[in-house]
Amino acid sequence: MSEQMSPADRAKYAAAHRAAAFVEDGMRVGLGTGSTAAWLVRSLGQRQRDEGLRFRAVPTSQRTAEQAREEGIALVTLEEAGWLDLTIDGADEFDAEFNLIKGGGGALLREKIVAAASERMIVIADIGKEVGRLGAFPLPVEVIPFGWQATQRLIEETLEAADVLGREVRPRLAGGQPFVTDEGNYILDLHLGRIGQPRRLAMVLNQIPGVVENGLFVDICDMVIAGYADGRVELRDRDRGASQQDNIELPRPGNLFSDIAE
Ligand SMILES: O=C[C@H](O)[C@H](O)[C@H](O)COP(=O)(O)O
Repeated sequence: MSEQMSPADRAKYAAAHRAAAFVEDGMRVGLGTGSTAAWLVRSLGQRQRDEGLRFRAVPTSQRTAEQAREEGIALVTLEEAGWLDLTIDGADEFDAEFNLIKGGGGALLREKIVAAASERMIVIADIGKEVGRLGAFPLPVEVIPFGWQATQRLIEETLEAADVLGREVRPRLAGGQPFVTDEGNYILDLHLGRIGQPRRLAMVLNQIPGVVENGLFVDICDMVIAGYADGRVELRDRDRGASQQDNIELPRPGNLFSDIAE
């Protein structure tokens, strides 16, 4: 691997490179968003060039679509694909139950739709994203711009009624303005500290008028591939309840785009 890579980047690249091996000829694949997913797109581009791998992909963001095009990956819409064989994506946090927080990059809505429309979802992450309980990472909630302050207040009241600790709700900003998602919505970040019941919270949040989707992924992830800075990866399979360690020789990534390693 490149000498310039940070330990976190080496871990992300290790996980992404291992996950790329799960893509087979002819598959319809969901491509996630974020710095770890960017390593995946890079690895898949490399497999196309080296092995002639051919697959069609549905990107979960404009950012991923642009990078995939640069890699020569054939893109289709989810409508065209119909259903996907596999989605591979990053996460902001994951726990032992395969629950996730996603949306740190604001792509949670498309990511959840794409992952839910897939036979299988593999999460790739630096081992540092593993938590005992979700919630240290602020939970992103995508809301409709119309009346978003009212939606924020409803979320705060709902959290208060549910006696959720912390419960600070902050609109996400970009350059002093509301951050706008690929679907034209806003994001409210819920600073909760600790989420006791992710399934229940996910359902309650989605009942609030104005909420489009939340970043809790429950019963969606089938496998976690966790990467370590020394290039080791650990594969955890939800169905098999087993964990497997791989010590693979990682090729140098080569021709890296500077924006891959954010
Ligand atoms: O909206 C962004 C996505 O959910 C990302 O997959 C998540 O934020 C993890 O990103 P990264 O791989 O950059 O840590």
